[in-house]
Parts: sequence; structure tokens; C-alpha cells
Amino acid sequence: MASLYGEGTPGIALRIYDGVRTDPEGLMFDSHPNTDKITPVHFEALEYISFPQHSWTLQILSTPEFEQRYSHDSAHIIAIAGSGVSLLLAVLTWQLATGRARAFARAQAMTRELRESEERMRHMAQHDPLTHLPNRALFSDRLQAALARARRDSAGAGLMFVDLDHFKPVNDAYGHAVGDHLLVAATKRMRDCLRESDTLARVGGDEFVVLLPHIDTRDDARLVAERIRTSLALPFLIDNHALAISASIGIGIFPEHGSDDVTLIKSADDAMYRAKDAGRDRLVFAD
Ligand SMILES: Nc1nc2c(ncn2[C@@H]2O[C@H](COP(=O)(O)OP(=O)(O)OP(=O)(O)O)[C@@H](O)[C@H]2O)c(=O)[nH]1
Repeated sequence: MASLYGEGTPGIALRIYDGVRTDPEGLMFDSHPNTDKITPVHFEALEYISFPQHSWTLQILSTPEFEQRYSHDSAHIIAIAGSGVSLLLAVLTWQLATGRARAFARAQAMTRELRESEERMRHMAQHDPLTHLPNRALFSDRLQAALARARRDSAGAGLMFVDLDHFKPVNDAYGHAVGDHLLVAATKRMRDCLRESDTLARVGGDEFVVLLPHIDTRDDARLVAERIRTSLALPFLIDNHALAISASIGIGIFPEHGSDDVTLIKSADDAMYRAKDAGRDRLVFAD
């Protein structure tokens, strides 16, 4: 029970019950099974206000002293006015609180959606849709960062161009979809030859690049390149077709074959073309 009217108007109080059933004349009521038993009280000492759409019942209590001072009707009006204002405030507060909570939840959901779509867009802008490998733009960023680190640490880095051999005949003989599946399978084989910290990127139709950001000697790069060459030279079984391809690999070492990304890329790319010219399925180091 709470007295709403402070010290100036002692003797009047308001109770709000939820789930109370009034009797047909509104004089007596039973308690809800979950509330305490409410003792019936004489009409002169209280008023009831039931809300048809709700299970609430207001009980307005007044002491005989209060009624002597203000009369029953005044007590009634003061209580009704007071409870009306209280209810209005409670409803407003509830609406503001839930409205704010809803607006807050919606804003959070929108922020999340926005962030996810930004991440999707950024991923699409930086990755190849077929193999999901980094594309040329992302590779270029990673290469520049790796060379800056290697320069600072006076360390080595390796760059490889890996171009598949005899890929076009696969497309021509079995169709583009089989060619696509072969590119995905070749990607997996190459990825399995690399460390997590290495970057494999797709920079053309059947052309890939590999960044080895930490190598001590050119033999480190040779070993990785040889592993890739061997794994790509094994037959692929794609959509029930046994397919044979291979790879020509050009290798450039930082800083030996280029002290900046542009020079290093050109050196490794030239080496790859020399591997093609020399008969394919081989590694060639940059000059
Ligand atoms: N299936 C498929 N084919 C592609 C895709 N992108 C490019 N290609 C094809 O890949 C082939 C690449 O050409 P080449 O590198 O000259 O073909 P190649 O037979 O490997 O030639 P060499 O490298 O000289 O051995 C072309 O036929 C392109 O149409 C792709 O996303 N999917």
C-alpha cells in the first residue's frame, strides 16, 4: 500500500490490485489465487475502480478522521484525481521507457546490419568471388606491408607468380563450369602447401601469386614453390573427369630481385614467362 497524498492530507491511501475479481455490486472482492486473501471492507471506508479491459482494481481507503474533515465526496475526488495523475505518469513513463528501449534496439540492429553490409562490401572489393582468395588490390596492400616490415628488419621475403599450364583446353573440352571447379581445387592444393601467414591471391584467370613474408634464404622459397608445382602436377578428378595440368612458377626474392613491390613483381612475372618458354611445369628464379 502506498499513500499518495503526503502529510497535508493524512488519512487517505490508494492500493492497486492486479488480478482481483470484484463482486457484482463492487462491494466485496476475492483475492486472486496468487495474491493474499483480501478482507472485505465496509463501503463507507473505501471505493473501488475497476478497469474493464484490465485486471486492475484500485482501492481507495480513507480514515473516519479524514472523512470528517473533508466529507466523503471530497475524499473521493482527491483520491480519484491523485490516482488518475499517478496512472497517467506511470503510463507515460512506461511508454517512454519501452519506446526508448525499442528505438535503442532498432538503432543497434541497424548499426549491426550496416556494419555487416560494410564488411561484405569490403570483402567483395578485396576478394575473388570464385576462389574467395584475396584479389590483386588486397595482395598489393599485403605485399607493400610485408616489404616495409622486411626492410625495417633487414629480412627476406619471397614472391611467386604461379600460372597454370594447359588450362584453356580444359575449358574448351569440358566447359567453363568444370574449369571453375578445377580452379577451386587447384586453389585448395596450393593453400595446403602454405603457412597461415603466407598470402595466396588470384590475379588473373589462371594466374596466382604467393607472398612468403618471412624467408631466410632463396631455398625457403624454392621448397615452397616445388611443393606447389608437384601438387598441381598430380591429376585432378573434377566432375568425373581426370584432368592433367601443371604450373609455371616464377620466383622473386626481396631485396635481391627488387627492393620495391613494382620491381619485385616485374622480376617474378618475367621469371614465370621464362618458365613457360622453357617448357612449363617448372620453377625459374628471377635474374
Ligand atoms: N573456367 C574459367 N576459365 C577462366 C576464368 N578466367 C579465365 N579463364 C580462362 O582461362 C584461360 C587462360 O588462358 P591461358 O593461360 O592462355 O590458357 P593455358 O591453356 O593455361 O595456356 P598456358 O598458360 O600458355 O599453358 C582462358 O581460356 C580464359 O578464358 C574463370 O574464372 N573460369
